[in-house]
Amino acid sequence: MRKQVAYLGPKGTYAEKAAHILSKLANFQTPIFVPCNGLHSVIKSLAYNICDAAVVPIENSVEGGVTATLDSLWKFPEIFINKAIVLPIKHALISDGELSNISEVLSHPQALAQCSEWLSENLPNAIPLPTNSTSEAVNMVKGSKFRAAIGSKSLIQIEGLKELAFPINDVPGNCTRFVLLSKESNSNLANIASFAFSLISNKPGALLKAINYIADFGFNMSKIESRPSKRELGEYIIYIDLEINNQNNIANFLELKNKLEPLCNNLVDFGSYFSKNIELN
Ligand SMILES: O=C(O)C(=O)Cc1ccccc1
Repeated sequence: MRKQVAYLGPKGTYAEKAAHILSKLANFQTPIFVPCNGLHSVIKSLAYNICDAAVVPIENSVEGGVTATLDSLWKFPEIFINKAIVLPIKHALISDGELSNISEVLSHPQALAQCSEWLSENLPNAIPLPTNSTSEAVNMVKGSKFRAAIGSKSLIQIEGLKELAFPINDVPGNCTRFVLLSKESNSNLANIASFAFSLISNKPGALLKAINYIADFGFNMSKIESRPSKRELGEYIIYIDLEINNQNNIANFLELKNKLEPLCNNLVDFGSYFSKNIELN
């Protein structure tokens, strides 16, 4: 059966590019790509079985964790990460007008943040306006001489607009990890295991005890970050990525999880999966 893959649309987003690459890596045969108009609706379309899979950004090299994705993985424990890619992100400034006339810059909040230094140096008086996605921003600047959008160069051809500047991201190595989510967990080939937990006790050394177990098993931790539990001020969920390799394999990870579980109110395993770095030309 053809898989329905939800992604942040409309067409032309970085997420769409990621959805195509990830569906190919997952061997989906002629998938149906379903554009959604916000990260929450992408995840809901999988959670409520409207789609079979969803592609979302989870982490950016400059801006850090994508909170809507992290919160959703905790909220919907039946959703698993199946695959990941790290996509280079190079932004262009796109418009119908001239640089000197631009007074408003539209884009996805991540893109605005990733270009904030460039904007303050080159368009110090322009007002940043957040949109649901980069391609939505490009659609909204069509026909305007004073609005510009930040998005991928490929949007220029689609929309017939002009490139005013490229690249405009503040950090040359700017990249985002996108994940393919579904309701099935796969653990065949993996180089990352991702999970999150909330601790039972809020006392000195509680987190250290959990981290010590990870160290005792010899796992290399490639990410640790916390998000508010949203139940009580000062109560946190800890998100962790571990490197999976020959020495520290999935069987070891399952053992580690058994050790950690008694320390936790809740522990959600997001899955073990392979993450691949993609080079674009
Ligand atoms: O709006 C898009 O094109 C997205 O895919 C979200 C996004 C925006 C900026 C960097 C990475 C992902």
